[in-house]
Amino acid sequence: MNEIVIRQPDDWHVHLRDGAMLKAVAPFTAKQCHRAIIMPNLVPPVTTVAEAMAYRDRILAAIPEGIAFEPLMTLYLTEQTTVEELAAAAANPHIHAVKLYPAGATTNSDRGVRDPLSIDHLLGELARSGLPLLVHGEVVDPNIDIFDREAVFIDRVLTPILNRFPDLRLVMEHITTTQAVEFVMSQSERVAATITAHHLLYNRNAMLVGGIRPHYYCLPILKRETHRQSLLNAATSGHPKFFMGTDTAPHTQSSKESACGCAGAFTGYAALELYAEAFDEVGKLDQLEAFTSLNGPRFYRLPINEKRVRLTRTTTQVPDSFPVEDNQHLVPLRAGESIAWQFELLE
Ligand SMILES: NC(=O)N[C@@H](CC(=O)O)C(=O)O
Ligand SMILES: [Zn+2]
Ligand SMILES: [Zn+2]
Repeated sequence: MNEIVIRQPDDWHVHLRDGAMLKAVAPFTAKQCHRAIIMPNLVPPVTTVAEAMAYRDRILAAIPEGIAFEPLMTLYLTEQTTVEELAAAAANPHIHAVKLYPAGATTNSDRGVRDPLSIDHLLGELARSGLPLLVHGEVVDPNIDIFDREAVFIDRVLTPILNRFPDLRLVMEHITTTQAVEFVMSQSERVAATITAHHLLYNRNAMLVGGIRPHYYCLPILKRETHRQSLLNAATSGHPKFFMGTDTAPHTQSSKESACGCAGAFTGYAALELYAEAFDEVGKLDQLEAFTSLNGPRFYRLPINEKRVRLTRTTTQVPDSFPVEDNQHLVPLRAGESIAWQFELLE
C-alpha cells in the first residue's frame, strides 16, 4: 500500500507547553489533528477550571488562521484539588479529563499526588461524574528499578483504585509494557490506554547503543523488544481500548542535551507519519484508522471527525531542529534522518 486515506486523527495526549514553545509546536499538532487532549503539566500546573480556560485561549491564539483545531482541556490533580473543582470541571464543555501524576514521576510532576491511594474523595467524584482519569502509571519508589516502575504501579496503585471505584473511567497513558497491555485487556471497557509512536517504533537500544541519545529519553522509558512487540500487537489489533496519544513532549535542545537531560520526545511534527511507519512494519496499515481516528472519540464519547487525511509513501527529510525563540531550538525525534510517509489534510 503506497497511499492510505483515513478519517482525520485526534491526539489523546499532547504537551503544547506555553509562551514561545506553545507558539512553536501548536501549529504542528493542529495541522494534523482536529482535537487533542492537552496535558496540564505547565509550571505552575493547570489546576482549576479558570486556569484551563485561560490556557485554552492561549492555545487558540497560537493556532494559525483558518485551521479548525479544538483543544480538549484537562486539570492537573493535586492534593489540594477540591471535589467542587472536579464537579465544575465535569460540567464544563471544554474540560474532558483530569490527570493524575504521581509526585516526582515525570517532567513537571512535583505538584502531583504523593499517595494516589489517599485521594478517594476525588476519585469518588470522578466516578460519579464520568470524567475520565488519565494516569501517568509509574511508581516513584526509589527501590524500584526504572524499567519496572510501570508494572509495579499496576499492582500497587491501579488495581486497588479500580477495585475501589467500579465506575471510574480511566486511561493508562503512554503504556510501555506487556504487563500494561495485559492489564488493560483484563479490564472492562471503562479502562483504555494510549500508545505513543516512539514506543511502537523503538526499544531501549535506540537510546543506549552506540552512544547515549537524549532525544530518545522519555518517561516511561523505552523498554526491551518484547514489550515493543506487545505494544505493536495491541495498537494494530483494532481493539477499541487502544488509541493514539503521541505524548509529544517538546523541550529545548539545551535542556535535552545536558548532563541531566529532561524526559520527553518531540514527535508532534510528524505524528501520523511515525504511526504509519509502525503499522506498516507489521503489515497492519488497514488498522491505522481505528487507532488514530475511531477508538479515541468512542472512549471520550465525542463524534468521529468528518475530514479525511492522506498518507503517501514518500521519503521525507527530517530537519535537524526547529526554531523556538532567540537561540533556542527544538530537536525532533529522528532529527536529520528521514521518514517514510508524507501527510496531507484533504479539504
Ligand atoms: N513523557 C515525558 O517524558 N515527558 C512529559 C511528561 C509525561 O508525559 O510524563 C513532559 O511533559 O515532558
Ligand atoms: Zn506521563
Ligand atoms: Zn505526556
